[in-house]
Amino acid sequence: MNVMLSIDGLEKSFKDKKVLHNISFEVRKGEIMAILGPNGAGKSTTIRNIMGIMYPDAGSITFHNYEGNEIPRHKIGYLPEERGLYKNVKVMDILLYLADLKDYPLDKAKERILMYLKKFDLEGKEKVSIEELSKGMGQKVQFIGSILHEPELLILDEPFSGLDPVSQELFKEEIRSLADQGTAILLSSHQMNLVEEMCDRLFMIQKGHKVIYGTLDEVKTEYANFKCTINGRNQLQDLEAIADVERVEQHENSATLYLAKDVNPSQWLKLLPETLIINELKINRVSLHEIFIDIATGKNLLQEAGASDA
Ligand SMILES: Nc1ncnc2c1ncn2[C@@H]1O[C@H](COP(=O)(O)OP(=O)(O)OP(=O)(O)O)[C@@H](O)[C@H]1O
Repeated sequence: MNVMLSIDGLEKSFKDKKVLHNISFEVRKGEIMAILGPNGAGKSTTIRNIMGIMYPDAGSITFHNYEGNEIPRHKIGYLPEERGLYKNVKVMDILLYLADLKDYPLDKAKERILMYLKKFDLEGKEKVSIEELSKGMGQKVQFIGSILHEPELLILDEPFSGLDPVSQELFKEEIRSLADQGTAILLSSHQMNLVEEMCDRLFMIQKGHKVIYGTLDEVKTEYANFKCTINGRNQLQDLEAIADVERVEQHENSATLYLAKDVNPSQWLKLLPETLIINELKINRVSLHEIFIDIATGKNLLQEAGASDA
């Protein structure tokens, strides 16, 4: 375990409104760590404190062994939530400018820019000005700007918003490959399916408080109960009467049975009545999306738990 970024006891208020309460987590070399939470939870505020755009009221931010203003920010890549590059500048010029800001050698930067433009289907666009690009193309250029100087830590605030599925896939592959090469990645996203596919660990924040922190497997084992989907025309009351069924969602000829925590699926399957009509049956854990909605809508009592401390 090689910790690259460590956040410890972060507190932040705007006027008299406290928006971050004792936030602590770390990001390790070669991992994708997701920071998740409903709108207004405090994700961007956390990220802006890490980037030195604002300063915490209490707590520490350590990158390698550097703290606060000592942090060598040229070793960090950052894609902010608010998009936008200078409009009337050519793609190559803006990217070289960003590389220069990070003290990255310009000849090497130029090579990497051309390589990335090709990779992101923007080959030949180096002389086009930013204002002539579509929104998605602009976002690709901004993403290239955040990774071009080979940062050790990459912070991506909502990188997938506004991208079509093909571009999402390109970003996803690139982010995974950067992590495989050792980059530490902190990713904020509302697209739970993508987070579930990509991240190694996650930190979930709600109203400025930690609600979950752990590896994806730990979070699923701890919070994602099993659900059983049955294809077959059955009576709702028969399904609801099955042991350990907490809730049933029925649609025409299929039903999803949400099971109680700690149910052992192999034992539970033996309890199914013989009269049940089953054309198809599958058992999965509920998705990260469902866990997120439970927490965000307050159905879940995890707030008190503080979850695992991976
Ligand atoms: N500059 C600011 N001045 C006052 N309040 C702010 C400021 N920036 C953020 N806030 C408040 O802090 C809280 C957290 O906001 P933040 O932008 O960190 O949330 P978020 O989790 O990134 O949300 P979203 O998913 O909507 O981007 C919100 O209540 C927001 O109104």
